[in-house]
Amino acid sequence: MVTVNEAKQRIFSETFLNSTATRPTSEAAGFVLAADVVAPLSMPSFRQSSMDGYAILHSDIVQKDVFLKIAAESRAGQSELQPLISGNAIRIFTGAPVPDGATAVIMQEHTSLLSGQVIIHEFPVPPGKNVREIGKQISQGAVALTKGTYLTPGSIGFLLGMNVQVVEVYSKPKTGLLVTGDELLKPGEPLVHGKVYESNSAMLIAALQQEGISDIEIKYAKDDFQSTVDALEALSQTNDLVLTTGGVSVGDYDFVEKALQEIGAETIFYKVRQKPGKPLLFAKRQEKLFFALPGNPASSLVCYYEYVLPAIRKMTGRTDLFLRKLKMPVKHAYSFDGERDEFLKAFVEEDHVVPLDGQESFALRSFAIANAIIYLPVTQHVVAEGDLVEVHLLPF
Ligand SMILES: Nc1nc2c(c(=O)[nH]1)N[C@H]1C(S)=C(S)[C@@H](COP(=O)(O)OP(=O)(O)OC[C@H]3O[C@@H](n4cnc5c(N)ncnc54)[C@H](O)[C@@H]3O)O[C@H]1N2
Ligand code: MOO
Repeated sequence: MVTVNEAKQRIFSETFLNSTATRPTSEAAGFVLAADVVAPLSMPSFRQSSMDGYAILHSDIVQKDVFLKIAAESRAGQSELQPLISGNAIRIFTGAPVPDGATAVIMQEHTSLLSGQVIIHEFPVPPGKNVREIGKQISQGAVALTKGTYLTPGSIGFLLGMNVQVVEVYSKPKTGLLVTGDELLKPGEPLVHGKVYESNSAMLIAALQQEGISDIEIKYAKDDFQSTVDALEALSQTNDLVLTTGGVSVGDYDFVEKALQEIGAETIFYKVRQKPGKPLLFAKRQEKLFFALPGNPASSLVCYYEYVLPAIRKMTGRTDLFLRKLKMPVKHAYSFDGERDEFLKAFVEEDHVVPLDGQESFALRSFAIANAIIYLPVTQHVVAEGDLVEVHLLPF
């Protein structure tokens, strides 16, 4: 049995970056850049008006209410433009190219019109006013985003604004999921005494999808050694990461540990001093990682968030590996016996955290409404109202 911290350290020292792949930028949100992106063009690539109004020469505006002749128009998207000469103004719109010779744009609200002329009510006008200069945002050849950047919707918009159509990113692990248990019913099957509906696979898939993993291969094994071995071997052939649920405890029909040994996976640790999730097993065969999650649904999900998710994040190039950590006062007293650290399903309110009712490892009712996990090390087994506790925010 290892401690929570030892388990995390062992996982990280055995987990490496995944391979990289080229991806269309439009489908790269949630991935991490595996190489710098250099700006192929300047942004903006031409002098651009930031207002609807009049392009002028700022030095023409020597006092309030100067009259200028409206010589032409510049609309967004216009590529042919005559230059501006002193004494003239060019009607211009937001995003349109500023003509050569113009040094400022006056908002139309600060002007009025009289017999084909525009009167500029603003004075003085600094050069560059309402003009976005070439490269103001980024210059051609500069590093636009560095390797290691987590791509957000904002990043996608920024990159496609420079016509960067593909990016090099760390691939998400191909993930296999083995569901074990003779007692499991498929959704929709009639309820039979002694059986339970299989829900861990959909729960884990939903959690994996939040990390952008959609390439998931599922297999089901009966509680027998050979079918567990065969399913594990098959999944490990085609996947980088294999998760199993159930069958990892010490009962006569728990075969996952032995089956992992049989296929030649090396156990890195088995059993963690924690509640729930004690029987968690982590194993490795070459670069492939195996997490055997306990069958109890709440144990399975806690182990996913605390161990599997950080490993996935490390494989995919992220640097923020763990659930976001906070220290918060607890709303009411809580205590526990025993010698295991505890992870409690919890709900973060504005300025405190509430441990929810129903902390047993079979019970998901609390998890169903939780937005956080409280981590209580065994040294903190009595918590009074208002004491600070470590909170791990669930990803939403
Ligand atoms: N003698 C001991 N017994 C147990 C120990 C121990 O140390 N000594 N540890 C307990 C702990 S802690 C846990 S956690 C469980 C883990 O057991 P398994 O991983 O072998 O899980 P199963 O026995 O297969 O299932 C447990 C429970 O969860 C239900 N289950 C399983 N799979 C699913 C699924 N896909 N969807 C929904 N529910 C599922 C299953 O029906 C059981 O009720 O072991 C304790 N025992
Ligand atoms: O550790 Mo188990 O997950 O308590 O029920």
